[in-house]
Amino acid sequence: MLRQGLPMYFNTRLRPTLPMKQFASVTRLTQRWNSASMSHIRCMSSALNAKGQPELKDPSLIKIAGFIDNEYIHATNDGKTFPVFDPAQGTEIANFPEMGVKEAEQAIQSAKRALTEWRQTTAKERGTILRDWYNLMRENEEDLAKIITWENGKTLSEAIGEVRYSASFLEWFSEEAKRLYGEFIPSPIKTQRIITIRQPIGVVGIITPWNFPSAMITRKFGAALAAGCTAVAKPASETPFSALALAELGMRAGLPKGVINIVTTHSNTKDVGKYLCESHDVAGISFTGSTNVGKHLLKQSADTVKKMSLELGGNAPFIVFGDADIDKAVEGAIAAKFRSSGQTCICVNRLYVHSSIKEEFSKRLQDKVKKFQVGSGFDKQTTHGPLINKGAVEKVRSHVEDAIKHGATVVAGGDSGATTNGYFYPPTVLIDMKNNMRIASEETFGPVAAIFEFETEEEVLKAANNTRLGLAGYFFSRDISRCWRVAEKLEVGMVGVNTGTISSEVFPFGGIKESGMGREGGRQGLDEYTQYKTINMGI
Ligand SMILES: NC(=O)c1ccc[n+]([C@@H]2O[C@H](COP(=O)([O-])OP(=O)(O)OC[C@H]3O[C@@H](n4cnc5c(N)ncnc54)[C@H](O)[C@@H]3O)[C@@H](O)[C@H]2O)c1
Ligand SMILES: O=CCCC(=O)O
Repeated sequence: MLRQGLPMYFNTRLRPTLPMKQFASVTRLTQRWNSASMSHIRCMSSALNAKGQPELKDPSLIKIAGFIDNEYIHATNDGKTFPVFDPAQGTEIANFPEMGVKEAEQAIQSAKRALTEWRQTTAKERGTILRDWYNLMRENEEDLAKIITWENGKTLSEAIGEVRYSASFLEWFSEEAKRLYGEFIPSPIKTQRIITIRQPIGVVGIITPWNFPSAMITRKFGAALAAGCTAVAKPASETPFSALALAELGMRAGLPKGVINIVTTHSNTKDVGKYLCESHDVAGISFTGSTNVGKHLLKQSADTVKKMSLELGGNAPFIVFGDADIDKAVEGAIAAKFRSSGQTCICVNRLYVHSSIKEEFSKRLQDKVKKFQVGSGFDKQTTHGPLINKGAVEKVRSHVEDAIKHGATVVAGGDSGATTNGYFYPPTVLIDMKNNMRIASEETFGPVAAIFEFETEEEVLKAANNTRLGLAGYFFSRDISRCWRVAEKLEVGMVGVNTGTISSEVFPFGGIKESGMGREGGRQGLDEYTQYKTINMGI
C-alpha cells in the first residue's frame, strides 16, 4: 500500500512498502541506532548470500565489468581494479576494472560507429526498444532494487521507488521520441519555404552520481537515445552495479552494439572526464553531480564548444509561513528533507519557520524523526539507510558540530559517538539556527533538518535567495496570493508549493544560478540531445 497521494518512488512512510516477506528470509544481524535514545540496538540485516551478493531471481544482472560494443570488459590490460563498498557494513563487495583513457576512446569509437545507423532509425523503432527496456526494468524491479540497496544503502522500499522512477524515464522518452516535431515558418520571400527539423547532436558523454545509481542514468539515456544519439556513460565509482544491470536489460531489449557504452573507473575519473570533454567525437556532455565538478567539466569542454547539460548541487530552502497547515508542512518537510537519508540534490537544506508556529512545528517534526529507524536498507524495520561513505558522515558531523558551536540546539538525533562498521548518521533536528553557520550556505547532503526562525515574507525570501545555488525550493502557505508571489520570487528552477515531493519524469527538472543549465525529463528533456536545422527552400 502506498501512502495516498504520493507516487511509489517518493514513499516516505516510516515502514517500507514492499511485500517484505520476500526479503525477510535473507536477513541477519548487524547494528542499528534508535535515534530517540541514541543507543545501539544490534538487530539489523545484511541480506547477502554466501557469495556476499544479494539473492536475485536473475543473478546474471550482477556484472562486474565495463561495457563496450555490447561486450562486457571484465579486465583491463594492466589488470587494475577499484573497490566498491557496501555502505551499510563498510565492507568491500567487488573490484571493478579500472578503465582509463584507452577504454574511453574505445567506447567513444563504438558509440560513433553505432550512431550512423541509430540516428537513421525511425522514432517509432527507437521508442519500441525504449519501451521494451522499460518493461524489462519493471519485470526485474525487485532484483534491480536489491542491487541499489546493496551498493547505495537506501532502503528497499526507496530502491523500488527509484527503479520505478528510473524506468519511467524510459517509458516517457519512448513516447516523446515520436513528438520530435519541426516547424513550418512563413517566409517573407514569396519564392521560398522554410522549415526546421530536429536532429540528434551525436555521441554524448554521460557522467552520473551515486545517489540515484539507476534513475540519473536513465534520465539521460532515455532522452539521448530517443533523440537518436548514442552514449558513453561513466557511472559513479561508488555505484557501478546498477549501470551494468541497466546495460544488460538494454541489450536484452534490443539495443544495437555501441548505442550505449559504460566506462568504469575510479582513479582515472579525472582523465576519463577530460577525455570525454575534449574529444571532437563527443558532441555533448550531460553531467549530474556537484557544482565544482560541473564547473570544471564546463571549462574543459569550452575548446570543443560542446552542448552541456549540468544538473548540479542544491541548497533548498523550505519555508513554513504562519498560515500553513502545520501537519502537512511537517509531512512535506520529512519527505523533502529525509528522502534517501538527506542525500538528494533537491533535499531541504534550510528550514525557515515563522516565529508564531516554530515551537509547534519543531515539536511535531522532532516527534516523527525520533521514530525513524536507522540501519541496513535490507532490514524491513529500517526507515533510513546509511550515508554513502565515511566522508559523507564526516561532512554531516562537521556541519552539526559547527552549528552547535555557533549556538544551535539539537532536539532530535545528534551524534551519539557510537561506532558502527557502516556509514550511519542519526536523523537530526536542529533549532536556533543562524546565518553564520555552515549549513546556511553549504549543501549538507545528509539527514539534518536545520530550523531557522523568521518574521516577514520579505525577510525570508531574502534569506532563501541568499545563495549561489538555485535548484529546488519549497513553501507552505494557505494564502493563494502569497503562493503565487513566493513561487515567482524564489530563485530556483523548481518549486514545491504545499508539497515536499516534486520530482517526476513528466516535467523539466533542473536548476538556475550555479545549480546548473539545461533540463531533464518533460518534453524539454529532448532539447539537450537535439539541434535545430533550418531548411530554406526556393521553389
Ligand atoms: N541537480 C541534480 O539533478 C543532481 C542530482 C544528483 C546529485 N546532484 C549533486 O551531486 C552531488 C553529490 O554527488 P557526488 O558526490 O557523486 O558528486 P561528484 O560531482 O563528486 O560526482 C559526480 C560524478 O562525477 C564524477 N567526477 C568526479 N570528479 C570528476 C572529474 N574531475 N571529471 C569527471 N568526472 C568526475 C564522479 O565520479 C561521479 O561519477 C551533490 O552536490 C548533489 O546535489 C545533483
Ligand atoms: O538527487 C537528485 C535527483 C533527485 C530527483 O530526481 O528527485
